[in-house]
Amino acid sequence: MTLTKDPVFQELKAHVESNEKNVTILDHFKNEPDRFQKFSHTFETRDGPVLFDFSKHRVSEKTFKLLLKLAESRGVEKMRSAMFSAEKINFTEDRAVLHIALRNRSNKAIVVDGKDVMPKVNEVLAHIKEFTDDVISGKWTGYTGKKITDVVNIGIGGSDLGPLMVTEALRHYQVGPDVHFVSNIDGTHIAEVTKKLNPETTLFIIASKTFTTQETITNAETARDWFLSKAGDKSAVAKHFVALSTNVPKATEFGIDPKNMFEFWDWVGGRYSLWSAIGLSIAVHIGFENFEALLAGAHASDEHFQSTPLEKNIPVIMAMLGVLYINVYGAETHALLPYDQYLHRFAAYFQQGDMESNGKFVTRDGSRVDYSTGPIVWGEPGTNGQHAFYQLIHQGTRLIPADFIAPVQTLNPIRDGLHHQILLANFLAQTEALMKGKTREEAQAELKKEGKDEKTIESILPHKVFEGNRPTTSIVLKRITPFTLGALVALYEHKIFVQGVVWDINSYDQWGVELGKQLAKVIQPELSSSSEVTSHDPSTNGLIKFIKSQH
Ligand SMILES: O=P(O)(O)OC[C@H]1O[C@](O)(CO)[C@@H](O)[C@@H]1O
Repeated sequence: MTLTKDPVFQELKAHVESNEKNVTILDHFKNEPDRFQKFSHTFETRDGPVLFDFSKHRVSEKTFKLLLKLAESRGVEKMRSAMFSAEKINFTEDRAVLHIALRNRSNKAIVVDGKDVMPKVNEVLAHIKEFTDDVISGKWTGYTGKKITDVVNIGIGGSDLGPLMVTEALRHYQVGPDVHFVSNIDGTHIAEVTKKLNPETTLFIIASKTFTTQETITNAETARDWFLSKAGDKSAVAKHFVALSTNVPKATEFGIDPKNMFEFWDWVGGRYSLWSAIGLSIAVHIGFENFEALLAGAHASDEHFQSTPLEKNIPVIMAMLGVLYINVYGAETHALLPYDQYLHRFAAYFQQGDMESNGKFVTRDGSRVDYSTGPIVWGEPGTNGQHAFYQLIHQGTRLIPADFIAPVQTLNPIRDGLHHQILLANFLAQTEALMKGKTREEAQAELKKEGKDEKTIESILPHKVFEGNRPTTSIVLKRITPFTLGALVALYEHKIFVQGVVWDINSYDQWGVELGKQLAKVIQPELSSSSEVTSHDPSTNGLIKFIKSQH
């Protein structure tokens, strides 16, 4: 049954339309003195609690109950069991969805096609540990016997964004070499990165699930040429190139020594792969112990998601609030706003995580949906965002639900914590301002106090009003650590899963990125041929003609 035909969805919609559209979040607080306690949840971790405050949402107790009822009626629990028991829920690719196995610290068997995957998972983890320890200690050396100082991860999409986001987020915990990332096919990316590097002390990690991705293979070949142009000797390649892939034959063909391959499996989706061998650059940068802590944090979230009743289940609540705004209120985007510079790639990471997962217009049975699915995910770290796009969140015409993420303790308490205090004050002020707004009367009183005359007040007053009632979730961590980051990322992954179930879509394939790739393969030779190209639409033909005329 599609979402819009589900009687529980219809009940929710009717309830919100007749009872809630004129009630503000502030009204809810006035009516419920214990609202904060009721709508906030603490996720306990070994590195301190993480508080999720859901009280600043357009949700009464009744709406909340209906959202949970909807989660039940859409079969969230059944699909959750299907995922955790390794059913092939990614049916368009005939694959299980098992990133949870990669961080399964309980080591309980997870059986795919009659075989427990855990021994292989543990084997690769042991290989990662051995390699990481050797690189960090200096036992692994380059072709001239020097210690590795720089690691370059060459990958794109899920084979880039996860390691990039995590190594940035956990930079404070660095114990190994510096890491760099090359993803874009634009030669500028690899040219600028290699410019500063010494081939004798640089290690390239070629990260590609399929090992066929054009950008990654081209960048890897360019890196090998760059390396050989300095090192000269082909036998030196083995000490400077390793591969992370599900495609061992292709990686071998590229020339990677099988000893230096780190395998993963087709049941690891690209955008869920940072927990797999794809996380090698993370482990090398922050050490294996910290990488394990990241996995352990994610595992804690998996357990929470699997065993917590829906009304206290954090990813379920996050997901259902999103469904409320997207499908009842018509919100089109969701902002991720970390008040932590280390998390500056968090929104970029979940742009792929969320949009490649839930940017789908057909249901699992192939019919076109008549409701919106995945939101546009975006964001920048606070306070930079405040000085860029918050104007629109406060006074624009669109409803933009936003998650604010902030650590209580900074990892850089410079000037006696002054910077962090200002940062936290801004985080708190923004969520308060978005909810409360500023009434006409309040704005008028302020203008009077400033001594403005009546005429001026009249003309500028409408511009000073904030409607408020803008919903936010506040996520407050004690501190950003490998464990708390792992936990946070996994909670978001499960939020995406729940929404996919509610919308009845397959969150784990990505056919939508294929068409452009196919057409690029046709166009590339046309750009170098001398004959005029006429086989496309007039716009594309015209663009090709212009590009060729300017070479
Ligand atoms: O790891 P690979 O196979 O090189 O793929 C990279 C990325 O390309 C995609 O398949 C889509 O472009 C992503 O899902 C994936 O993360």
